[in-house]
Amino acid sequence: MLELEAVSKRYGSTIALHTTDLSIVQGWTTVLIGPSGCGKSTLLRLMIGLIQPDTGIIRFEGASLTTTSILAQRREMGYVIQEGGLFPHFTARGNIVLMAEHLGWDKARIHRRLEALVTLTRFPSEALDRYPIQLSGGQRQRVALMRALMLDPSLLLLDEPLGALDPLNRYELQAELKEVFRSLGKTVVMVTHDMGEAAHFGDHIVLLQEGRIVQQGSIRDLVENPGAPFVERFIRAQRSPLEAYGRPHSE
Ligand SMILES: Nc1ncnc2c1ncn2[C@@H]1O[C@H](COP(=O)(O)OP(=O)(O)OP(=O)(O)O)[C@@H](O)[C@H]1O
Repeated sequence: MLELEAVSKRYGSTIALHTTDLSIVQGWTTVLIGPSGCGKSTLLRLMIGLIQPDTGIIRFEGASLTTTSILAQRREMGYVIQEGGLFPHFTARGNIVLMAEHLGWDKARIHRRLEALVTLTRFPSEALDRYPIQLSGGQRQRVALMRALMLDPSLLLLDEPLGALDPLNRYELQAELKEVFRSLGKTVVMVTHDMGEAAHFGDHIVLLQEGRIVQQGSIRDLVENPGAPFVERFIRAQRSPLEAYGRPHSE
């Protein structure tokens, strides 16, 4: 569905992404994970054409992303940026329907789509006329997701979509979102720095370090056959509250 071939990106003297090949498989959720600054967001921004690679080629459904084709191709991609990125001066409804209105959808079609999304994401419809600041963090994330899904894109790109949530809300939304992806059969690329979240969502996990892919595969591959000491260290660097209680994780 999405192919990166020998793609690299630098900002001045900083190499954000070394020469990288990556395939995003249709219908799978691929998780990009790694420490802060390892190039996850850069990779996602390259995929949606917000930034251009210095070298290499990116193909979406067989056609390369170019500055002339990107606007049409982007309509097939839904994007949620870190912290949701909602427009503060538009209501929840205004944020969600913006692109559909811009493309000239008629009112009935917009209404039908909005109803379907509200049901899908379990968003309280009475909150649609509130501004982002009047919504909880979890509701804002649902609005950002509805906006990304509005045009029914074939690919969803999510940059830490649950990063700003408290643990309980995050836990609940993780379960709901996974069900949404499963029921829609979407191809998803998600950035996180949380290994538990990566394991929850990822059919395929891509672990990055300093602008390079260190290892990719299922969570089982990464746990059972770590390809480098960093992989093992990264997987183990998750603290369970039970640890301080003197119990092993598995109890
Ligand atoms: N617009 C920019 N100008 C200069 N340097 C940048 C820019 N965007 C990213 N970088 C640098 O490129 C590297 C990769 O950044 P990127 O945002 O892709 O990392 P990340 O893995 O998404 O980090 P985080 O988890 O903290 O969001 C970092 O060293 C960052 O400082």
